[in-house]
Amino acid sequence: MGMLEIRDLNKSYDAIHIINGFSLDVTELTLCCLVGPNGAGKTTTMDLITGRQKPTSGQVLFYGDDITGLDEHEIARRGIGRKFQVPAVLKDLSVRENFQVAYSRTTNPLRNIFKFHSKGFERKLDEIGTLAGLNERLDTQAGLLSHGETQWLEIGMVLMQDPRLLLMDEPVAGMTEIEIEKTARIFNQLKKTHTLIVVEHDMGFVREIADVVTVMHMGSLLAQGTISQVESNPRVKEVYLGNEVH
Ligand SMILES: Nc1ncnc2c1ncn2[C@@H]1O[C@H](COP(=O)(O)OP(=O)(O)OP(=O)(O)O)[C@@H](O)[C@H]1O
Repeated sequence: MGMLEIRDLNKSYDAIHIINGFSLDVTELTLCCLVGPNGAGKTTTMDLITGRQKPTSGQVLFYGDDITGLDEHEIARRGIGRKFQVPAVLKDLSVRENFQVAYSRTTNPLRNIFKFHSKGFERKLDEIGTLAGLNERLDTQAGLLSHGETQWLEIGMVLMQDPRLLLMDEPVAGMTEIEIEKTARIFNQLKKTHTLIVVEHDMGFVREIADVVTVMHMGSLLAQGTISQVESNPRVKEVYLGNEVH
């Protein structure tokens, strides 16, 4: 059974069909990259999974439960976390304080009782700080971090809430090559314990991290498979300019 099952999803605005009968199964502990040309419907699909937008029809199942059309907060509570492309870190606070804020926003009611004064927080801070490569930067003001570090902080903040499924919107946009390499290492570590859906245009990065690549075009599934299967698919080549996946 897929951890996440998207069945025949549709989203229209008046007569404009943005998502057209899109279906997808995501298996637990895999990393699925969602790619496709601009306007293919990737962000809208993420919005429909997380409850930011409601579908016109179709279903989203999470561990077999129908979560279609639930509130964003309820979907987050069930264990679906999302990192947006635009930074949401609090620039005046330190890295540690940002982690505390994320931890205190947790949807786990038991943890809310103890807040972050618990050993639980320190343990989690150590674990996530190590994963995100920020353990040396905990006392640094978030506004002073590099672009890459800011993105890793954000990923860490989402992880503070213990999601089982993580959705990432273009995580390496604007990063240097070195930062992209480090992000690939973080994701390859992360997928040992989490299931991920990553929307990404950088195919070099996709090649480094993806177990499965799903290609969307005009709101529908165009192709799915390993990176090499997808890249050699003539239909995929056709929708990307220059007959090449960029
Ligand atoms: N609220 C809306 N009303 C009307 N059309 C919309 C709305 N939101 C998105 N669209 C349209 O839906 C289509 C899909 O947009 P979406 O942002 O999901 O694509 P995308 O694959 O994420 O693109 P990109 O790679 O450029 O981010 C686009 O043509 C967009 O203009």
